[in-house]
Amino acid sequence: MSGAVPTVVLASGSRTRAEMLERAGVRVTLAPAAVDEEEIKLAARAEGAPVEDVAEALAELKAQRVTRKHPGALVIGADQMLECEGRWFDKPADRDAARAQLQDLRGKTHRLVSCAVVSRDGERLWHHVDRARLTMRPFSDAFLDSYLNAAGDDVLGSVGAYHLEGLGAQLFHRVDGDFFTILGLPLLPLLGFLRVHGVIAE
Ligand SMILES: Nc1nc2c(ncn2[C@H]2C[C@H](O)[C@@H](COP(=O)(O)OP(=O)(O)OP(=O)(O)O)O2)c(=O)[nH]1
Repeated sequence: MSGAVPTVVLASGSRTRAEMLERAGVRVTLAPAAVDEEEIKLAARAEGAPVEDVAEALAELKAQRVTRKHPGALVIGADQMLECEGRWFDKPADRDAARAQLQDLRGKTHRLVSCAVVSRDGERLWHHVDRARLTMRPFSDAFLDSYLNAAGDDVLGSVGAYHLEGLGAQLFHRVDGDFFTILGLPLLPLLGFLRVHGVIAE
């Protein structure tokens, strides 16, 4: 293997994902992929596809879309889906949508499915899907409004309208699964792949 460390590109607009990788010691070039997720989700929904397949398809599409512009680089695409009792939830458009979404999720268990795909020069080299189960407390509307006031618009960029590592922790009764998967990336398996490819030390 040549001595040069491969360039790693993150095909994501997610600050959470960029920070996760940077804090874990992986230097990445940011190159968000312009993908119309809505159209793909609607088609997959119509076909009755499981959320795991949708997350994988979207992560792969983002990685493939960006590899063309970054020859030779390891390009990471990622996606996260939230499913609760058969319903799929997306990042809320605004505070009112976040409020309604959290009212739908409270007192129930939802699943987060996070997928990462790595492509190079248009070829998919690796992928990993991981799941987590999160049970929310049946909190009151008064609590919910105080949470939204304190959490602010930051949580609108998150599929569940919460940051588990922040005030979002107060929403939960129980969480089962990998912390990083919940934040949006199966980071530990991804670091294993990056070690094999000489990006970080074995
Ligand atoms: N900080 C934080 N972020 C979270 C948490 N749960 C989910 N997220 C974020 C990670 C992702 O940015 C977002 C998941 O939505 P997507 O997979 O559609 O990614 P996003 O649209 O942000 O970026 P991308 O599609 O990759 O360009 O939610 C959490 O507990 N904490």
